Amino acid sequence: MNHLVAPSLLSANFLNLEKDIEMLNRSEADWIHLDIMDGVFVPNISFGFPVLDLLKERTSKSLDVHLMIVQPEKFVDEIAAAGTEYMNVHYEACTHLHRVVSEIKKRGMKAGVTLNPHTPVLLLEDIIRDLDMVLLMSVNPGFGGQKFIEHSLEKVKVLKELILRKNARALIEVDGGVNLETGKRLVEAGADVLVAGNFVFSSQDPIHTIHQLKSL
Ligand SMILES: O=C(CO)[C@H](O)[C@H](O)COP(=O)(O)O
Repeated sequence: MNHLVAPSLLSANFLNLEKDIEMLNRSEADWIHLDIMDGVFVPNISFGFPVLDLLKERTSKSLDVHLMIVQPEKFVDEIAAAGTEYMNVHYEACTHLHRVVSEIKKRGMKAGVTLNPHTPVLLLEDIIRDLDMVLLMSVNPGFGGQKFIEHSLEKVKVLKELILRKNARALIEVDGGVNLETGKRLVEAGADVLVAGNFVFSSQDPIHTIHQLKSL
């Protein structure tokens, strides 16, 4: 399959979100990636349900929600009600991960599990067949515009092997420090979905930048 591109709204202009959403609608972006932070699981607070709810009214792109919060299971209903397609929870935030994944799927969403840079991919061995996506963080979560962690490439390869070995169907998404150079290497290593925030929104021509990421 050709890889997908999911621009991260975290780097958009919050004073004129509508303009950036319209830009994404006109672009080749496959999904819109939404980073929800609680100031506890990560040292930052971003945006919450009011933004998520409004977004669905303004776009037909699939919403890919990345919850950087403790106890994400508390919000499965709200995330589903916002029309989310992919709900990603952190491995490090879930004591009963299998239960959380089941609750996500019960509401008709696709379930993703996110791994911090230090968390080994092979910890997913016993749950990989239940997942629709694994989101590998290639920066420490909490902030846009950070430098790509090189070891993430090795993690993509190990995850790809695990998925093939277990005959699983999970997509591999990578988030953090993605640009044309890191994006190309990630796709070559086996990434299915590239998330890009700063690289898209700080460029002169975000529509063209998204096209370039799609064309890798
Ligand atoms: O999850 C995130 C931060 O926790 C962002 O999605 C990620 O960092 C993307 O930002 P950038 O492309 O600017 O590195």
